[in-house]
Amino acid sequence: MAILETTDLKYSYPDGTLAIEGVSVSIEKGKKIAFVGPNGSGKSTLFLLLNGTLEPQEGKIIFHGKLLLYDTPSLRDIRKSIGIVFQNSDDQIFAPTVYQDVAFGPTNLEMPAEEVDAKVKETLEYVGLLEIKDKPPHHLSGGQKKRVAIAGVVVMEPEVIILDEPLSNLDPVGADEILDLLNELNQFEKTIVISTHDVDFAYSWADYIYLLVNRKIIGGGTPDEVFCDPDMLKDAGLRMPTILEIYYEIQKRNMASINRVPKTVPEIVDTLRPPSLIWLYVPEGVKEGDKLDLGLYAEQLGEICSEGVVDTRVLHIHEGRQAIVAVRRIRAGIGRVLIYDTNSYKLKEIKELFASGDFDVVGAMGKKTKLIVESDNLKLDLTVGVIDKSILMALCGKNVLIITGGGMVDHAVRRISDYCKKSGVMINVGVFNREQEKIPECKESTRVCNFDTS
Ligand SMILES: Nc1ncnc2c1ncn2[C@@H]1O[C@H](COP(=O)(O)OP(=O)(O)OP(=O)(O)O)[C@@H](O)[C@H]1O
Repeated sequence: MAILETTDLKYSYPDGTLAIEGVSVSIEKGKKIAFVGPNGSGKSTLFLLLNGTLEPQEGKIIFHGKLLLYDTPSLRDIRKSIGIVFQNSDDQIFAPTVYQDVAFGPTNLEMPAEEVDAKVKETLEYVGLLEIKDKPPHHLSGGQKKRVAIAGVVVMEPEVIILDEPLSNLDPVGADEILDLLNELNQFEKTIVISTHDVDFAYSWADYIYLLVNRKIIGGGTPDEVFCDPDMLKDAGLRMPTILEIYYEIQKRNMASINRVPKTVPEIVDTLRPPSLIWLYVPEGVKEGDKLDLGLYAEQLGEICSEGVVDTRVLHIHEGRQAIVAVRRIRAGIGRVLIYDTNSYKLKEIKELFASGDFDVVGAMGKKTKLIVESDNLKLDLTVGVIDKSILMALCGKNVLIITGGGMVDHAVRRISDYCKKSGVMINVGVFNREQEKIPECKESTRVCNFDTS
């Protein structure tokens, strides 16, 4: 269902610069939508049109099926429902303290003071800023400022959150934390719209992509549709996402074992076909047809990849005892993933899980969770790209504990279950202290999730 639609929007700035022309888009409820395009293509202008900050000279905006009128009540309504986070946080943050900045919107809505206080504190805790609520925003890092700006929008409980270049100028950890936050908000059914030049991010993150070039939408579709179309990419002046480029090179060399276009690192690893024939020098006495014990070599292979070498047969022995050996592999044991929900965090429980020795790797997602874990001096192995890395670890037989909270718990279960469904590999995933039947993904796919938390 489209929550917001535009038809043939045209907008020129007062100085006569034509910024948007003939733009028709449809924003579906609950989706993650990316507008990708070069500098100056009109993304920021379009975003300001989408929440009524700018009024188009031509075309119309339909919000919840109703034509947007530019009178005060309609504008108040659409700006409450569609929040914008600007590219430059300094354009958005102006109050003397973090708390006051986030409180600005709800206070303007004339909410009772206690309600404002409760909402602001809840939001600041959610984005991991409660401890610095009294700091002046201009003393904060770029990542913290971005979270203040996001908090100022989230506190208004909008249906759609638009973020102009949300990851620009952030370090990898800061970018990953913002990404976690966006995924979590989306898990809570918020529609998320972003702009970006980053094709790798758009490809792996979005449900739907619009290409905006020279003021116009030149194409749209799912990430596969858009990024697998070389003509569309050429017209947009964009490059192919790195994962796709690697995949096509693997495919050209006839090394791809499956014809499924990968989106993530675990998926691209799955496409690689391990060699089924190897050359080896074999000792005197070994004959064609013999089975070989690969000894240390087999152990090394078992250690570095998720497949275990189990069966070998000498096919042919050349002069100098160089042999062609057929290798048949089966997967080594696959690890499991347990997710601990910090919404019911108990240090004693976490310490027991750490002390149990059951987990080879521990990761945490979300700023709030990381702050809790850091303050309790717990050592983390994974803090960036936690879900994909956990999948890769599990494929190598390691047991992983992911500590996270709120919507990220279901998001992580969904991502791992999606991987399992696509790859056919079964990773046991469970949520600590939650019955298996109450994990939404597991109801659909009990084969994937039969984790025993006892
Ligand atoms: N306030 C303004 N007055 C006049 N022209 C403007 C104004 N803001 C933007 N423009 C022009 O409108 C066009 C579209 O700009 P816009 O900022 O919407 O593009 P963008 O895709 O968001 O760019 P970027 O990726 O660099 O942020 C550009 O030619 C820009 O110079």
